[in-house]
Amino acid sequence: MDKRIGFIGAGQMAEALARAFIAQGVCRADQIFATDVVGERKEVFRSFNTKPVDSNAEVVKSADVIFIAVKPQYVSVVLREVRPHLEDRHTVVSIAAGDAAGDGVRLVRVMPNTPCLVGETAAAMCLGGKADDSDADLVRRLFEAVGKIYRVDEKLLSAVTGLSGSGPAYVFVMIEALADGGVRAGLPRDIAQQLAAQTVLGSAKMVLETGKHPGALKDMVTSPAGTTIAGVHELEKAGVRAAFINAVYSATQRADELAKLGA
Ligand SMILES: NC(=O)C1=CN([C@@H]2O[C@H](COP(=O)(O)OP(=O)(O)OC[C@H]3O[C@@H](n4cnc5c(N)ncnc54)[C@H](OP(=O)(O)O)[C@@H]3O)[C@@H](O)[C@H]2O)C=CC1
Ligand SMILES: O=C(O)[C@@H]1CCC=N1
Repeated sequence: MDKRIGFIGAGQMAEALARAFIAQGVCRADQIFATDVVGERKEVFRSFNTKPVDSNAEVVKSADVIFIAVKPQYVSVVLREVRPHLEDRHTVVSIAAGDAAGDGVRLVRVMPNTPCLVGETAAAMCLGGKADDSDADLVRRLFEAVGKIYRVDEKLLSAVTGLSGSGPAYVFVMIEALADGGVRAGLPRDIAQQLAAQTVLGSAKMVLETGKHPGALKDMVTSPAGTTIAGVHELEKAGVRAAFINAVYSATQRADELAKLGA
């Protein structure tokens, strides 16, 4: 792709996306420009050969696609600051877990997640401001290079944040805990962690590739009076389903709160 990509805010998610775009051949490192109020973050970006610049305005001048990757409460400040420098050639992508009033700006809101680093992001987007289908196509091409992207109504973006934006953290907690269980049962830590992660990967692939209901796939594993139902019974006693539902719902509510802070 011949687009130059800019990041305002060079934190964790910006770094994950920048590294992913380079790894997947979306652009070269020297086509990525980034700035941050924290000097160390610019040095991190310099370390993988992207171009740190000194101001948000300079990012806008240097790039065609501008990612706003600051915390939600700073998005409106950043947009106000860069708006005078924006031209019609610019597509602005806000990845913040919060609203961005994009009047007069080609603004696309995207909620990505960190597995973009391995080409497996689960992202969703909606159009704001004066963004049109050409902006949607551009953003779709960027994100399809690093995983999957779905279009949703703007009012659902907080729910996306609660599920897939924050979701990698829930899965990492789960993998760590499964590995702990293996260690508790006598497995060496490294093997336990590999087995736990590969089990999550394989199970996710089965859901996506067979299209079967996860309950039906669970039933395939669960022999009568066997080991699995003993384990599943423990999960149900601990309220694991409610815990996951509550985690997604609580994170969604927090995304709504953060959206109000940024407005
Ligand atoms: N981390 C994740 O997995 C995901 C994050 N997001 C969203 O991405 C955004 C960034 O998150 P994350 O990368 O985790 O956060 P980070 O805190 O790691 O990165 C944000 C960076 O932007 C800097 N910053 C703040 N204000 C400005 C400014 N005016 N100009 C330039 N830089 C600025 C911050 O500095 P300082 O710390 O001093 O404020 C910080 O270094 C958030 O809105 C979040 O909702 C979305 C999906 C997933
Ligand atoms: O924790 C957060 O607020 C951000 C948004 C989604 C993932 N990380």
